[in-house]
Amino acid sequence: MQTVIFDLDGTLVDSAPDIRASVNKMLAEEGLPDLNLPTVISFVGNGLPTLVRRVMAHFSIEDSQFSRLNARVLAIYNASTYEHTVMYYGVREVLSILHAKGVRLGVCTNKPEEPARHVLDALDLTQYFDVVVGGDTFEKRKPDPLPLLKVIGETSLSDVLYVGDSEVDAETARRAGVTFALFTEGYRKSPVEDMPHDMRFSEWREFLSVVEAKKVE
Ligand SMILES: O=C(O)COP(=O)(O)O
Ligand SMILES: [Mg+2]
Repeated sequence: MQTVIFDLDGTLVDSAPDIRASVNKMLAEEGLPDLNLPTVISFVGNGLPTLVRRVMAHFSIEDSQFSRLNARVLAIYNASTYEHTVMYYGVREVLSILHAKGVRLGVCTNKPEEPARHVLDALDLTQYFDVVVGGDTFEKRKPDPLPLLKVIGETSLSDVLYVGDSEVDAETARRAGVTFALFTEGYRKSPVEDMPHDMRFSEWREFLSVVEAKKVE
């Protein structure tokens, strides 16, 4: 593989606790009760605007409030210190090995680009990536293949691997025509068998051998 592109939330980082904290801060300002972690996780995957719409539907909040509440959650999240966001065990080792081998690394997430960069900075991961694309970088977001194809650029599709945790990622890879590795311990909602994938792994320390085994098959 010449290029490996990673999803962010639920793949490289367990970011849901801080997403939840930002949503709950907005809800408190609106006089509404907290959401628990599994509920917030079930709303993650299609980008922040969709998450806010799902929160609004949960509380039957009128559509007219969308712009205000979306801006508020983004502002709270951007200002947060991401103290509850952690890398999955083994991620840094994989990134540093691939980086040292000269593999081109990228991030293609539906998280807005600004907080995506903040999170990578906060965890000292920015150094590994040549390119970072968020849900608001282009006019379309995953599962549209456009952002992934933009990250891939001139590289031949057969030399690219996309790594993600969700139904959205699996569909994006399929529509882009790119090999897909599924991290099974992120924020997926469906059984693994229902999610198209070329390879899968449940621990980052297995990742390189899973990719290697698939190559020789
Ligand atoms: O922000 C989201 O909804 C999901 O982000 P992800 O694409 O990095 O999983
Ligand atoms: Mg994800």
